[in-house]
Amino acid sequence: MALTPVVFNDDDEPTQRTVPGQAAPVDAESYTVYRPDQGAPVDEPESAAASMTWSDVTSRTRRVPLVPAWMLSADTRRATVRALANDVGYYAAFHALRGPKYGLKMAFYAPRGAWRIARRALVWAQAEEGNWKLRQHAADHNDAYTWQSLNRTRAKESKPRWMLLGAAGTAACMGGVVLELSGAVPPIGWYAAAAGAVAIAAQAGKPADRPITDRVSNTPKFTKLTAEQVRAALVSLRLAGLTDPAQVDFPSPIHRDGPGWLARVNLPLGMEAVKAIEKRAALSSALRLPVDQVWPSAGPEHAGQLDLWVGYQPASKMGKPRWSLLADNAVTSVFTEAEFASDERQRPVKTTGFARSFLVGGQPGSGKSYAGRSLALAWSLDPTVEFKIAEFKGTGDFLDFEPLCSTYVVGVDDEALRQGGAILAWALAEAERRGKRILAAKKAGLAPEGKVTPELARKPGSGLHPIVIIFDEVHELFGADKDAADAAERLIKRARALGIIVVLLTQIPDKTSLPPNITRCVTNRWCLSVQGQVENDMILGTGAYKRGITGTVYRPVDDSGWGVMTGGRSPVSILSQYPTPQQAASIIARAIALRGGKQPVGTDLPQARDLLADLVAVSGEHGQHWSVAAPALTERWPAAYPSITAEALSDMARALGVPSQGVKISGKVLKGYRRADVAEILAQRAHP
Ligand SMILES: Nc1ncnc2c1ncn2[C@@H]1O[C@H](COP(=O)(O)OP(=O)(O)OP(=O)(O)O)[C@@H](O)[C@H]1O
Repeated sequence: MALTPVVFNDDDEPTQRTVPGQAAPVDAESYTVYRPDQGAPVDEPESAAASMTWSDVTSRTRRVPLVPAWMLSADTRRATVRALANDVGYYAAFHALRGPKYGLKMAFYAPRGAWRIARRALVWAQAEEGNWKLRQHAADHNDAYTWQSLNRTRAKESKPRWMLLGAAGTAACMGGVVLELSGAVPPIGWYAAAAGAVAIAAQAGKPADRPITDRVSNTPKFTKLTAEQVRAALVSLRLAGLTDPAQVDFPSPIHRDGPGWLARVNLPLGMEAVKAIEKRAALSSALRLPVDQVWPSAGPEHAGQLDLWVGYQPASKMGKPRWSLLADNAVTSVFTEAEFASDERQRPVKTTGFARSFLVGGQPGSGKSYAGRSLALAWSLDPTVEFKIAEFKGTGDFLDFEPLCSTYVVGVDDEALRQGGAILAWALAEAERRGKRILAAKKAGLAPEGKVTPELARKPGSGLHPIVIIFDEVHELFGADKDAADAAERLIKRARALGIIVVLLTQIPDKTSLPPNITRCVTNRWCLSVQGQVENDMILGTGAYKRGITGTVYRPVDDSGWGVMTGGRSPVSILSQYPTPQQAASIIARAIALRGGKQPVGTDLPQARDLLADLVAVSGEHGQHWSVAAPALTERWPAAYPSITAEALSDMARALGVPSQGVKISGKVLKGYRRADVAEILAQRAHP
């Protein structure tokens, strides 16, 4: 146990006696006691390393990939080559324009350079360099013997050099004559050789501080991200606790990653990466680079790890990678990954649709509708997909999808909102129907996991083809129809295995317009530009901001279409695909062609019904059992409640506040609802 010396004087009460042989007290009144250090050691003993297993040693998790990741994808290869070609083209054009000026300068410097080269060759052939000074020294000291010996050495060295020079000169002359006589070199070749010789001579003849070519840029050009730059930039953010560049640690070397550099940084202990991510503009200032060239994001290992990716060029100048789905023969399937976006390194970002649901949120103008469109366009090339789209902005952002939709609703009026509610009711009923179909398919051995399979989805008449339901500006629906949010939540939970893909787009993430339960059950959350932590976490989930997963880094207009998406292998910064109107039209034309030119015909949407009123309608005097009410509802309104089960009905009613309890009817006590409870909720709703 470690002991810490504590010096006491007479007023203090010593707690431990002096340890013999330790340092003496500082004066007569004082004496030393030794107090054990607080707490037990918490660091692993050094020997812990010895307990490493062979699998730890051979673990591949920390291995650097054999081939750099950017070389593996055609898109990142193309982006890198494009960035290099762009630079080369610029340099070539810059110098070509100044060609005449360079010609004059070279003509001026070349004679002097030719003379310098010839003189240097002669001095070399005479082997005088170094030797002359030593001979002079010997002469100054009357040392004839040394002088002669040095001269002999020089002469010996000089002879083969003269021979070499002579041979090279003769070979060059003779070679030139032979080439000229044989006509092997066209005139342009001689001009090129002469220009090359003049350039070499001019280079040798120019003053050391006068370059022949002009400087391409006066500002320091960004060519490489260095540790010093990163350290200085992070320290300049003035984050509490980060004052010394040495506190910034690099777990792996800074390296090229796609068309840019990646610096992975461990911030000081206890500091969260989000603090630096939030200060993207300050980082851009510190690095003296445009904001859209600097991409901080959370590192993969812990909350204090920062990935700082800096592009060779700003994203706005990099151009966009070509969308693979623009190819004339592109076809997708919701069961396999389809490209719908790209990341800052220009790598394609893909997702499957099956068993997924999507929530896209962001402030007005952040690019939500286009984000939704990029997903919809990707799945439109799966000919089995049926769309149901309701957009409550009322401006027809999805109008071109109408030919692919069995239901297309646009507007913010009561009728449009009613139809939105009806889509949800229909989808819930469809989920019930699909549940039964899958059960039957499972019994027949066609759905081993109790899920829709690609084969079942394709099978005509299976009733299990994928359905994509998109609600744009869904907060309008949730705000107007209190039951819609509950219905959407149930649908998202239920739809996963049933081939129904729900996509919600919203600009107002708060408790009423985006109930947290919905956020929780959505698989893929895509947060575009948002104003603050609250909105961010409403979309991405509590704690996302703190972990550095945040849409607050994106600027409202400049970064339209940029956002961060969770739900894949790891959170990624992505830019939605943004095809031109012609490209979008061509994808949709192909999608229509893939469907044989036919618009999907969906089941007519049922009138949106009021479940509470319907429960009263099928209730007895005091209430009803769920097991009786469910078939009664199906019988009276088959389109609205197709084969609803007692459990599903009880779930739906409880979501509306109707308690499920033992109800005695005709002497039998079974789970059901009391009529009085339903009436009370209806009365409260009428007079809130
Ligand atoms: N991926 C993208 N690349 C480039 N620009 C984009 C991209 N996505 C959207 N934009 C730009 O952002 C603008 C707004 O996009 P969009 O209409 O999708 O935003 P929104 O968030 O739905 O807006 P609102 O809330 O007002 O409906 C578009 O007109 C377009 O100019």
